[in-house]
Amino acid sequence: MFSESAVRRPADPATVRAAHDKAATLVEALPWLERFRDALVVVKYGGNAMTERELQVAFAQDIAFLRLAGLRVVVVHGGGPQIKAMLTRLGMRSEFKGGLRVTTPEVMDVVRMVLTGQVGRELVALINQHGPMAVGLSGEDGALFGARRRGVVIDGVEEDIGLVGEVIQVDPSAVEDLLAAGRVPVVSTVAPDLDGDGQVLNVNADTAAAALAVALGARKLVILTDVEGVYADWPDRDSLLSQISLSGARDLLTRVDEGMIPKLEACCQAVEQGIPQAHVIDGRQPHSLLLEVFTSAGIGTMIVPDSVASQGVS
Ligand SMILES: Nc1ncnc2c1ncn2[C@@H]1O[C@H](COP(=O)(O)OP(=O)(O)O)[C@@H](O)[C@H]1O
Ligand SMILES: CC(=O)N[C@@H](CCC(=O)OP(=O)(O)O)C(=O)O
Repeated sequence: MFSESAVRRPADPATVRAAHDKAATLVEALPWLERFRDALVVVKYGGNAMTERELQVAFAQDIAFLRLAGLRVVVVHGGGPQIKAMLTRLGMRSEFKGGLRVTTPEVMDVVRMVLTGQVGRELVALINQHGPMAVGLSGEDGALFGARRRGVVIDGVEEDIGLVGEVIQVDPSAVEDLLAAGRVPVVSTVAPDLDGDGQVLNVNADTAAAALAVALGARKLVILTDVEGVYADWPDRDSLLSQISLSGARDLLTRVDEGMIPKLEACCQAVEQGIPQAHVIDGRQPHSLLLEVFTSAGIGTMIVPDSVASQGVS
């Protein structure tokens, strides 16, 4: 005699239909799971797409999913809005020039504290709710990044923007060790100045993610942002590009402004230096990362080498 609780009642038709839909979704992912098993993907997470709790939780789920599906995932995070919030709390101001924060020594202290001590920690904790996979490190750890100070050119004139650097050297061994151990490295983009005496520099997270993707020989670079992708004629909403060649992206770079400059520049650098695909996707959409990797829906903008673009390959 079976107890009442052990008896399985037939599911109602709506439940069965929902289960079939779920199975269909999983099956749709199968070719992508096969294609990307073991693939190394560098994901830049940051900006305004990381300010809402719901989006942060969904992003952490996506990272855990990718890892458990067999991909090797590296997260490089920004935190511009969080830096701004902390500066405001401390009664400090900072301005942007050419998409980069003008960084005084006092601002640099806040940038380092917020990126490595706050944003990175919170992201690691969220991902690790799905298992002990995430390990945080900064560009200072294991000499991951070496940087050099840079300025910006505005109307043809080079301007000093303080303690801002560009990555000129990457030693990816610390990240590779973590990947080999099955971990998800979560990287904050503060980097030692190779010309300075222990000075650290503020490095834009988009371009740092590109440099790391190149050093690791990643299969793709994915940059999450707060728009649907790259627009040919911003802010004309009908001009969203689904795919663009490297030379097309380089040409467009002269016409995009502020926040999109470092993202498009990062994608160009990555593809120029051998990364097969770089993507700019909408981080405001929950699970946009999963959609990008595992569906044929084709979201956001993909930047590919000219040879691939001319074949019309998607
Ligand atoms: N051609 C373009 N396509 C898309 N966005 C553009 C373009 N030109 C400028 N932008 C601006 O760049 C912004 C993305 O940069 P930013 O706000 O700094 O991103 P995030 O907060 O994700 O770091 C968009 O919200 C948009 O205002
Ligand atoms: C030099 C420079 O601008 N550094 C950035 C670093 C953080 C970052 O890149 O954050 P998002 O990706 O969220 O924009 C900054 O200070 O805001």
